[in-house]
Amino acid sequence: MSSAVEKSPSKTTLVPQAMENKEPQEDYTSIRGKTTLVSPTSEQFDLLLRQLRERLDDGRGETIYEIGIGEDSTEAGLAEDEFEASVATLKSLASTLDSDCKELRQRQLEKGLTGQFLVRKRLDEQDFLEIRVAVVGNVDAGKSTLLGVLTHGELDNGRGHARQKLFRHKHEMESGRTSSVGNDILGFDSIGNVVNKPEHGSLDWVRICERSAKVITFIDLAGHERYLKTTVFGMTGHAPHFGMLMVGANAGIVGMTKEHLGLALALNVPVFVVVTKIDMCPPNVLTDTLRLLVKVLKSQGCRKVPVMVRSEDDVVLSATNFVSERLCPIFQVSNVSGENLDLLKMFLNLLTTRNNARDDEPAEFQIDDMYSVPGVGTVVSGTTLAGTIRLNDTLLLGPDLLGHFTPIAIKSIHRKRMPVREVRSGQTASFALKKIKRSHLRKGMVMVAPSLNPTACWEFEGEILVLHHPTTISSRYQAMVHCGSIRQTASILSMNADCLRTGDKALVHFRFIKHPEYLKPGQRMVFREGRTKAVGNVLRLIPHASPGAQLPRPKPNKMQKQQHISAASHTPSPAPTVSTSASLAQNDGSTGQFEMDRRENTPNRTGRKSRGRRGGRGRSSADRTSSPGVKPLGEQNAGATRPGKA
Ligand SMILES: Nc1nc2c(ncn2[C@@H]2O[C@H](COP(=O)(O)OP(=O)(O)OP(=O)(O)O)[C@@H](O)[C@H]2O)c(=O)[nH]1
Repeated sequence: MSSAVEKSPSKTTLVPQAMENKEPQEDYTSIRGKTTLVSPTSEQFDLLLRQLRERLDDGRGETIYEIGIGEDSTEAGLAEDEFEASVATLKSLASTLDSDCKELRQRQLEKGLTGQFLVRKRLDEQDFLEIRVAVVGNVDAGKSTLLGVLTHGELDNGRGHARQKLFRHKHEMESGRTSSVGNDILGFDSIGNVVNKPEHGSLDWVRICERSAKVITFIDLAGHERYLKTTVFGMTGHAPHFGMLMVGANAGIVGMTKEHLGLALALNVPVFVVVTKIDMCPPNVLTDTLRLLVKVLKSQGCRKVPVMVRSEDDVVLSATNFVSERLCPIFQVSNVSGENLDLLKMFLNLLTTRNNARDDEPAEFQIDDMYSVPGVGTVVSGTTLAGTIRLNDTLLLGPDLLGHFTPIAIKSIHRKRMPVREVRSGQTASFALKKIKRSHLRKGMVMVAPSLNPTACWEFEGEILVLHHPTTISSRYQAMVHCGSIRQTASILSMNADCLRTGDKALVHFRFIKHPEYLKPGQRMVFREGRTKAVGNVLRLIPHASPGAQLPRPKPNKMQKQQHISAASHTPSPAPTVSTSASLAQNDGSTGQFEMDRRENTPNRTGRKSRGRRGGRGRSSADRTSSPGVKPLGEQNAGATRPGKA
């Protein structure tokens, strides 16, 4: 009579997606009764064990298990002693699989007790489940404050105390506004306790990761319209699993709130809403804000099912059903009084990734930032989209400005500043790269397995829907294409309509204006200029379109000029090429320097750039770690990368 969650009344929604797509490998009919866990035979115990192992694998190390629900939900419920015996069996199953078991909720039904339990693997020190949450919302909604409160465990004073811990730039400290993409982490152990313990006001990421079975990475995005480009990049380039939309209770749905919500919807990122400042908001204003919020969420454009989360029961229900994407849990919190923050933490602890593991596929890593770290060299950070990348693997890095890919050996890997030996699909990481200058890298480049034979493309066809444009879009219109971590202006060469207005859909032939990019059909894209926005998918890559074939080319910069000169002597054709064969020959740790050697005389702008944006949070965190007394900021600056560490 115990039953897996998939046998519960809300069966379909509680099953991890990965499971839905799989053929059942075992016949579990003999363990479907609601009392199976009370006193299972040894065969039943083995089957239960196998079933639990499968579910843990599907959930990447965790699952929610329901006790006391049989095949017939009207019969659900166990007597108290049966329930206790079932819990004991579940605990023994879990510990056999090196997992912990934590009760989430118990319900008294007509026929007795039922319960839901979180079973989570005790991962080793080097491993943890990773969930990325993009934090969006209008300026002053309390985004940085909430993250400060959650990650540092100290309440705010209502005057910006908590957010001070997170700001990365002097101007952010002064203005109180976030301008860059920031990362903050919140670790949970195998029974769901928060492990973040600030020491002298700052967090030691390595210790958090070592003690965590699950780490939530918050991608803190700017709320001000001026930084919309950075916010869009955060949503596309940092591959968030979920979006946390913040709304100030007193201000309501203002400014960029709808813009950010629309962006998350367009990118198919499931959203939950956190309404802050309930401590200082008059009840009638709060009611109005919530009413409008629910209206917006239910509207034609969103089609969400809003759920007010007021109790632990609501948390479990909404977290387990959140995979459905349509559900939109709403939390009402105060960063000053701490009200309902426990519910939000519990919810975050239960979030599970929706993506199937792609660990066995050829490796693909998208670069979203790069740093120059004294004593280490160039460090790139980003997300592993597929495959498993191990120390000393050789990958192809590119495309460069000419569309070439260069072999590069992985000399060290960091996850959240922690040295590790490998990184798997879905995980973010930083790699130290040898003999390559930061100025030769850019966001949007990838590192992929040589077996993928990567090619770069200048032109592609996309299917887009115009979400907003004040007038009309026609051929030769130029705007920024965001696709993964690619961020480059593209021009419309042609389309299957004369012009496009808000709400129109079209097949569009795009061309990048500066250099070719690594794209894949099916990728989600945003085409944007200011608030003008279209979203869609990359449908088809148009191969062999050569640089400058059809449009006036912008004046090349110094580096491009140099590449063209060297390309003339090295490359027979102007079409994008892949230097795969050459690259593989370089599997000797020389990290593919030949491409870079051509540009050896390129002035090194590294120092200047690394003091720019986030990278530009002054120095990268590794720089900081190397200066005593200055603490590292921002995730990937994992810069933490130090020689000899990994
Ligand atoms: N009373 C009260 N004040 C809050 C609460 N949350 C945030 N604040 C205050 O609201 C102000 C703005 O908060 P921020 O965290 O900077 O807002 P933000 O959304 O990160 O703003 P940007 O970074 O510019 O996008 C600060 O002064 C906070 O102290 C809350 O729950 N209650």
